[in-house]
Amino acid sequence: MIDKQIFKLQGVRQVFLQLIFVSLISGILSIIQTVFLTDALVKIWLQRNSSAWFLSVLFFLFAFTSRQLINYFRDQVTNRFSSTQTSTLKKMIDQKLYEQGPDLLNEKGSGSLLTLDYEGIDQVKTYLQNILSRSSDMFVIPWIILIYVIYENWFSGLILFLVFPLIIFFMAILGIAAQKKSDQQYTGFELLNNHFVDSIRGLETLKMLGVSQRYGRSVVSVSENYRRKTMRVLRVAFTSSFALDFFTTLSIAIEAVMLGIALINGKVALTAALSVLIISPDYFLPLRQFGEDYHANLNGKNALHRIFVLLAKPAPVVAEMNDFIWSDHTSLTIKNLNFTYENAANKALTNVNFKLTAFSKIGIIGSSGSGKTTLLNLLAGFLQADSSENPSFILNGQRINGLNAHAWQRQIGYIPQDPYIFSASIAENIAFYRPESSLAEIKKISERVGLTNFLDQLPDGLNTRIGEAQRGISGGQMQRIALARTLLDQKRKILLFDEPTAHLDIESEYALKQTIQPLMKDHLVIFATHRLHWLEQMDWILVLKDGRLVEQGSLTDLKNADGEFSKLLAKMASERQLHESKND
Ligand SMILES: Nc1ncnc2c1ncn2[C@@H]1O[C@H](COP(=O)(O)OP(=O)(O)OP(=O)(O)O)[C@@H](O)[C@H]1O
Repeated sequence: MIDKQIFKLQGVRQVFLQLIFVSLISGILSIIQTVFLTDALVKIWLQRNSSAWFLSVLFFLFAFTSRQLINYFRDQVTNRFSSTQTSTLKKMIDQKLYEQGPDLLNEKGSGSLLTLDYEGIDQVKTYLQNILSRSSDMFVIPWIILIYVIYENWFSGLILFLVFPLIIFFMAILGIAAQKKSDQQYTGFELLNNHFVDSIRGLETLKMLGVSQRYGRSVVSVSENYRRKTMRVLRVAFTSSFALDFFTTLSIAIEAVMLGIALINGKVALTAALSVLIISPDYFLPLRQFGEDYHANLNGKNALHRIFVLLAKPAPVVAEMNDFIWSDHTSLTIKNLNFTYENAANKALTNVNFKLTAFSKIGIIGSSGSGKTTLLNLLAGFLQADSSENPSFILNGQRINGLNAHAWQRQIGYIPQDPYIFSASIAENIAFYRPESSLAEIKKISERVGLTNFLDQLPDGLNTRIGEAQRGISGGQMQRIALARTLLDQKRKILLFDEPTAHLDIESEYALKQTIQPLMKDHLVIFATHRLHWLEQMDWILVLKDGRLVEQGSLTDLKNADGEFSKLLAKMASERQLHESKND
C-alpha cells in the first residue's frame, strides 16, 4: 500500500525506521494514557476520594503530553526530511532541464515543466511530510493496540481484527479508482498550464488575429474540464472517507453493544470494558488518517512519479574533445548526418555530408521545413545525430564522437530567430555569458553592433532594464543585443545564425546587415536564411530540400548549374510576385 517509489529517495529508510520507532512509542503511550484515564474515571465513578485518582490523572497527563511531544518530534523529522528531499529534487530537475536543453521544452511544454518545478515540488513536499509518518503509524499502532485489546477482552479484539482487512479492501478498491481519476486530473492540470502559458506568450498574435476572445474561451473550457476532473477525484475521496468512517463507527458500535451485554452479565470488568472502548478509535485512527491523506496526497504522488520519469531520462552523451581554438587552419568534415525527432515518423535530416573549413561563410538555404534549424541545432550540439547511421565527425583529421562537447560549444555563438532577452539591464543582458566583463568592454561591443544611438536616447543608457514587464525594444535592437552578447566573448570563433533578420523590415534588416558583415570577419559563419541577398556574402551554400542536402557549391556555380538551387530561386521569386500582387 505504501508508494514504493519513495524508497528511491536517499536516506528514506533511516527516516522510516526512526518513524517506526516513534510510532511504537506513540502506541505504547496511547495505551498508558488509556489505562490511567480509565482508572481515574472508574475511581471517580466509584466516588473514591481525590487522593485515589489524583495519581492516575497525573500519569494520564504525563502520557498525553509525552504523546504530543512525540508527535511534534515526528513532524520535525518529516518536515526536515521532506524539505531536504524536495530541495535536492528541485536542483536535480533544474540540472536535468539544462542538461536536456531545448528539446525537452519542445517535448513537454514550458507550462508543464513549470508546474512540475514549482507546484509539483510543493505537492511532493506535503506528500512526503504525510505519507511516511502515516504509513509508519499504520504499520505499528493498530497492532500494539490490538494486543492490548485482546489482553483485556478477546472478543472485542476479534471484532477489531476482522474489520481491519475489510477496511483495507475498500481502501484499495477506492484507492485504485482515485489513482486513475487523479492521473487524468494531473494530465488535465498540465494541459491547462501549457494552454495558459501559451496564451500569455501568444497574446499579441491572438489579439492581432482578433481571436483572443475565442482563445480565452478555450482556456475557460480547458479549466472547466480540469474542474470537472478535480470534482471526480474529490467524489471518490469523499466516498472513501465515508466508507472508512462508516465501517469504523459501525465496528465500535457493535463492540460497545457487546461490551454492554457482557458488563450486564458480569462477564467483563468495568475498567476493561471502558478502556477497550476508549482505545478503539485509536486503533482505527492511523488507518483513517492514512486514507484521508492518501487522497489529499495523490497529486504529490503523481508529481513525484513524473519527477522520477523526468530524472530517468538518459543524459545526452557528452562527446570527448580536447580544448581547441577554431582558426584559419581548422576544418570539420561531417559524414552520414541523419536526425529523427522523438516520435516523428520521418527523418528531419537524411544522410547529410559537408565540410566546414577555416573562416569560411556557409549559407544554408531551403524552403520552410527543409531542416535548416535542425542542422544548426545539430551543429551547435543541442541535438544528437542518429547513432544507428554511424555519423562521422572529423575535426582536423581526427575522428571525434559528436559535437555535444564542451570544447566545441565554447567556440560557438548562436543567434536564433528570436533571441531571448532576460529580465535585466541591457548591460547585464550583453554580459550574460561573461558577467565578469568590464563596463568598457560592454560599451565597446555595444558600439560595434550599432547600439550606441539607441543607448544615447535612453536616460539610463546601458542600465535600462529590458525583458518581461520592462521597457520594450524592437526586433532589430533585440538582435543587436544578442549579437553583442555572443561577440563579447572573443574566443567564440564559430557563429551560427538562424535567420536573424527574418522578422525585420527592409530598413532594419539593411542596417543590421551593415553591422553584422564586418563582424563575420575571422569567424566561421554558418548562416541559415530565406533571404537571397545574404547569399552574396557566402563562400559556400548548402541547399536543403525535405531534410536532404540536394546541392552545394559557390553562389556562381549554383546559379549556373540549373539544379535545385535555381528551382528554389524560381519558386521564391514566383511566391514573392504572388505576394506582391496580392498586396496590390
Ligand atoms: N521538435 C520537433 N519535433 C518533431 N518534428 C520537428 C521538430 N522541430 C522540427 N520538426 C520537423 O523537422 C523538419 C525540419 O524542421 P526545421 O525547423 O529544421 O526546418 P527549417 O528549414 O528551419 O524551417 P523554417 O525555415 O520554417 O524555420 C520539419 O518537418 C519540422 O516539422
